[in-house]
Amino acid sequence: MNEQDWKQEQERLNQVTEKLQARIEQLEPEVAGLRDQAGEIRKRFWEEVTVNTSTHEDFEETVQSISQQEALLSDRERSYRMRQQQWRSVNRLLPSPYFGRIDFIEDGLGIREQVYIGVSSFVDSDGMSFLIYDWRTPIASMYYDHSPGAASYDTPGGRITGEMELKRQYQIRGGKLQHLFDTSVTIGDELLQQVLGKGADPQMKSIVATIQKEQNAIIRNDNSRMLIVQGAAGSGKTSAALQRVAYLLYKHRERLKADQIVLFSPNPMFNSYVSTVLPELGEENMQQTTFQEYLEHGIGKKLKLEDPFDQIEYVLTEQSTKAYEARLQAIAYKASEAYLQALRNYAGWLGREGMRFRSIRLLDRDLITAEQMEAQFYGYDPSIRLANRVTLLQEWLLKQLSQLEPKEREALWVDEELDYLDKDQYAAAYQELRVDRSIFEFSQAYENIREKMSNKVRRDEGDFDYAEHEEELLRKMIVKEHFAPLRRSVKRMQFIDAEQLYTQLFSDKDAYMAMTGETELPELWPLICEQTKEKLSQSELFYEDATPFLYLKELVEGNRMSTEVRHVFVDEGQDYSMFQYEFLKRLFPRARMTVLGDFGQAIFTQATELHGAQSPLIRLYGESETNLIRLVRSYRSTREIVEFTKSLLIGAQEIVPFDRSGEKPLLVQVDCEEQLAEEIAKQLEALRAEGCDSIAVITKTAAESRDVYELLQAQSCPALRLITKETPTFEKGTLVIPAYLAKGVEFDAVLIYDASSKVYDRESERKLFYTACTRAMHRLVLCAAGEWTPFLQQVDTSLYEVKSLSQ
Ligand SMILES: Nc1ncnc2c1ncn2[C@@H]1O[C@H](COP(=O)(O)OP(=O)(O)OP(=O)(O)O)[C@@H](O)[C@H]1O
Repeated sequence: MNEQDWKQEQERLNQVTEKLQARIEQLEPEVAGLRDQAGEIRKRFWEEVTVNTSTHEDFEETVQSISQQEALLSDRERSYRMRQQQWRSVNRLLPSPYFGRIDFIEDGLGIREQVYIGVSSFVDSDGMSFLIYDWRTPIASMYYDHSPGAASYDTPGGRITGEMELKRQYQIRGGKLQHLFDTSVTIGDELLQQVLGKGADPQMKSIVATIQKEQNAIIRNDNSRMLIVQGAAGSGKTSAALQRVAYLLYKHRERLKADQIVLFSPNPMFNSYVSTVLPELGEENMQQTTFQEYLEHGIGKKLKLEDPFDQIEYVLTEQSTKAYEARLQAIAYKASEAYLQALRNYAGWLGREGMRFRSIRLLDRDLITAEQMEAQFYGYDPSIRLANRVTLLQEWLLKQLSQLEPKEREALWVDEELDYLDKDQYAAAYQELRVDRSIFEFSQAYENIREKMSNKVRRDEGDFDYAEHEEELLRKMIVKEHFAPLRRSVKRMQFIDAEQLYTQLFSDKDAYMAMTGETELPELWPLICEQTKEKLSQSELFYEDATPFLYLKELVEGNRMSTEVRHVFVDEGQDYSMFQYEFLKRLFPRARMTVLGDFGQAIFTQATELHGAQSPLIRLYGESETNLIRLVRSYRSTREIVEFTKSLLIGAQEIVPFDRSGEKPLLVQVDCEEQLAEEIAKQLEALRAEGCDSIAVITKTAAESRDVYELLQAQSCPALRLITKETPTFEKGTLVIPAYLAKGVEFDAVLIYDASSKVYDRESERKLFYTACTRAMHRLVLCAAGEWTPFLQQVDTSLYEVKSLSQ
């Protein structure tokens, strides 16, 4: 890069900055003016409108004047919002207007166009020349996809080809040019080096300036119904997903709104971690939720749901007994497509027999019995779909209630209630009666006029004595009060005994096979039945039962669908079962799905493999509608850490570290627990002294986290924070956190609390151990009291340093 280039770039930057400033100065009064105008119109809305309803013409005029005023107000508000958006976008550009440039000569045109790329577009005052192109414009895609030489990009009108003569990167801070790089192949390793070398942030950053080609393919993929991304730990899956949301919102801005996109994240803390990326790019956040939240919403408060964290805590901490084996088998079976099919068949069986209803009861007495409902239900034409028959039954029940209600008014219990109405209740009753009375009096007056006008005498006496009917009205009110919750519960389908319908499945093996057509069952089925029923009897559901329970409920009661949603993103996609995917597909019938995950981090028992011919996920929408992208380059950790962590996994040779070097992972071995806490405290101090601001002490389980937190506090470790599944936000500092909650996030340094064979001994825990180690960006320290876990014993000794304090 010569001095001349630098000077020219500096001059251009100055010019653009001036123009941005000028635009801000121009927009500021416009924004303020429009805001004031809209405010004024709103305030004086009724003053400007002439309201007169005396004649038909007056009435029409009034309506017209209101709608004119409304149109004026919404026009001002729209202009205000547009100007404000422009103002925000120019302000966002000001400190760093662009980060890249390509010079492109389109075939046949012979003109060299300089394309500067930033977080949004900026057009010169002539309204024609783009001083900055939004990174999401078609032409900007060349910046990510090509190196200098022949290049092309796709537009709605077809492919444009040409020659890219230059590709340049900028670092501009506070309006000052700090670095310039001309790049040839990938997007500036130098810039990426700098970005990745920095400390961890409590919130994720956008990566627009350094998006890599393979990530760009994910971001701009626009033709698959299902996009599956299998990517190594730290390969930028979450980052790419968020940039993809921004891209979709830009590309389809006329018809796609942020709330039509849903992201399922692994835990609430992760939600807060990623929540700043889109606003940083000038876009609104999509809807963010966890699958658990969704289940709780669907199942309601009557049943207490176990969450995936309690489930994994059980799997990791319990001893290997028969009951434990049964639970593991249950988790696997209840996550399978076979179980899904079994439930479908069960719904078919319920169409013929076995439905479970709850009687509708009033004051300890059956008003409509379950048997009556059953008779009514199975009396419907069996060719009508199950859920539709349930709707018919619901209508029938509401009708029955309407017929029963007047009959109840004369019942003995109403007399009793009348006697026992206290003062407040009377007051409330009279209040209501007064309203009734005024309605009554109004209708009385109306009837009188009608009578006079039509010259017809009313059929009734017209001399309704209100006082005489007071008691009757009170009775009516009392009964109505008791019937209202019954109606509500019918509308909410509570006459279906969903718990019993689910429990019934677990009575015995032969019955289950008969009801579901299932032929193969887990070996420990009787124990599985016992465990499931036991839990249900306490009004609780295991996590593995929650989705199937909701699925069955919907098969019977009818689907709840979200037809508004157009895109569903599932992060940490390996942690969802095929059962859950089928469920999501039904729930969002009009949405495209993007699933991002890493089978190497599949720590839950119900995990789904995402890639390869084995992946059942490809079947969800079919091969022709599915696209699979693999990311093998890992950006988060230093080369030394990636080389080490990838050797912990079996068959992970393909993972390629980004070339950023640091210290090798350090293995520290001590003799006993007491020494361990002491050593960790020392290591923490050393890491802080090195400048690591965010450090995680990662344990295997939540129970271990609690113990470690106390032990380290006893060592007087300063500013420690214990992270539990309830922790809502992610902050810098030193955290003690169980591995499964550290999923998706990253730290400057990671300390594995006890990497001994006492703690990590089951082969099934390998991926959990790997996940924990891959959270480290710059430093990884593993400590153990006693013998190392077998996962470490297989690692090549050249990949780490050792410090042994063991005798
Ligand atoms: N193109 C890029 N430019 C700059 N930084 C990047 C890029 N891609 C990824 N990173 C950084 O690498 C780190 C890991 O990214 P991210 O969390 O998106 O990966 P992931 O694949 O979701 O990881 P995991 O599966 O381990 O949770 C983040 O700090 C992210 O900013």
